[in-house]
Amino acid sequence: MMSAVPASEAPLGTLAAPEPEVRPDLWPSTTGRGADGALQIGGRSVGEILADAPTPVFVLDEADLRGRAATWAAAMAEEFWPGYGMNGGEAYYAGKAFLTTRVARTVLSEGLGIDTASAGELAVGVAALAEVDGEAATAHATRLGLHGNGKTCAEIRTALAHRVGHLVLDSAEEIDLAAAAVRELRESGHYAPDETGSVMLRLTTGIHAGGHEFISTAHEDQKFGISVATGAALDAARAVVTAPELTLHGLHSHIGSQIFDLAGFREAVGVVLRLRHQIAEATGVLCQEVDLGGGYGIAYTGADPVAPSPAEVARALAEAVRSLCAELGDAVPHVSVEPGRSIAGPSMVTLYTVTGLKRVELGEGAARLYVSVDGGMSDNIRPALYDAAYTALVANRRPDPEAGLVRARVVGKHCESGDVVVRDVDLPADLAVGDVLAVPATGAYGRSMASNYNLFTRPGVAWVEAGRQGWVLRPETIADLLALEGD
Ligand SMILES: Cc1ncc(COP(=O)(O)O)c(C=O)c1O
Ligand SMILES: N[C@@H](CCCC[NH3+])C(=O)O
Repeated sequence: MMSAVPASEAPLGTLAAPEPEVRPDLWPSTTGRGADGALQIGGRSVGEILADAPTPVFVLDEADLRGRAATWAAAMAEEFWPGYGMNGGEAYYAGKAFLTTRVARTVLSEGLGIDTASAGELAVGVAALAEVDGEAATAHATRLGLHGNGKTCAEIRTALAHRVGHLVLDSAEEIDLAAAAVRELRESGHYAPDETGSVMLRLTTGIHAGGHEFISTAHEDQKFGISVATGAALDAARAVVTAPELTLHGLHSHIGSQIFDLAGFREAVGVVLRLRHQIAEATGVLCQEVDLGGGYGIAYTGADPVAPSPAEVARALAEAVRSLCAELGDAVPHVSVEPGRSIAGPSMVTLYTVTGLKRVELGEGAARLYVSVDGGMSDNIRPALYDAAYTALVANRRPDPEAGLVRARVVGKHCESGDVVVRDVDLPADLAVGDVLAVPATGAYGRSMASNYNLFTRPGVAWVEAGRQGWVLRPETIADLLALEGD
């Protein structure tokens, strides 16, 4: 084994203060260390988890996920309660963060809707809705939404056939596609002759927010939404209102992702509600609903701030909506949000096995310990894609305080030098091949963005709760990959 590098000898950039063991907002709520010193989640020690689910593996703390879903549902219901002069509020879980039928059932059962972004996510949402609310609910799937730029005719027709609550159109072309789909549904008898398709419009509000340029979504020069500033959004609203096949149900804004400061959301409320007012003046239709999107940040490392709670978010949005509606003299709309990361993110950790240790001299006495693990960018693309920071702990044993710390970089085993799992972390200096590392906050955009690069099989997702364990998603096998091959 390579010799370890004392942290004091590795003056590389700035590293956050040492990670407090298991900072509560970084880790699933049931995480702790057992008597044997190993990390435990959901009442199972890492050893027990790995006996049934070898690394690399995502571990989902189901009680934590359920708790986060319930907290969002309660926050929106409470702050937008009609008794407060509001018109009701709800949260739709953004399934792009991580979606399986089991996860969908869990969040629906806790009172959330589900926002989907593809035919696949919509199919999972519909299947789970049938299980939770009964098959009949899928014909009036008000608890589901469909998003996305460049939706296909088939996706729009499927969403309209299920009468999803939020069909969020992203362009003038999609308005035409939706009108055509309604005509087809009327002709086939699926819709009554005078039934209309209920749609929302995604607005480009011009607000620049988000943890990285690739996850900012409301500035003008990008692919999402219909511009408010250019007048295109008002034109689109006119087109929907005058189309005999469509009803303008609401307006939608999503300003970006991994946002901690609520100012951008307040600003978005202003742009959306002013446009709503303008549309009412121009067409006589005051939309019933305003969807303010997702994007609420979470902590990934000890250097991140503690994120605003769902109650704080909901209160800020409710105050902004109430005061601007009063100023404009408009009735308060129904308000929804679409949190993804803040529900799924902290509920999962990834467990990796250390497969190699390499000390690299950097000159002037500095060195870095490269820690190879048995996964990498195929199970977490976020460091490579967004330069996202993560942290890690030794999970299979209690680190020996006498061993000291070493400045380390945890890397994957793909053929890319950008294949980094954790860019900078202090790990115990006695770290050894075979140790298990746990990386927290990998529940959102981890497994959902996983790939088969280098023909890696995508890891499984194990659920744990109260000492029990099973698969949310079983690990892929090489046979699964070969089964896709043609002649
Ligand atoms: C339209 C829409 N809604 C909701 C979300 C969920 O975002 P987050 O996971 O950051 O809450 C996204 C992703 O950024 C999105 O594009
Ligand atoms: N996938 C991104 C967020 C984009 C969400 C969709 N608009 C992430 O990992 O942070």
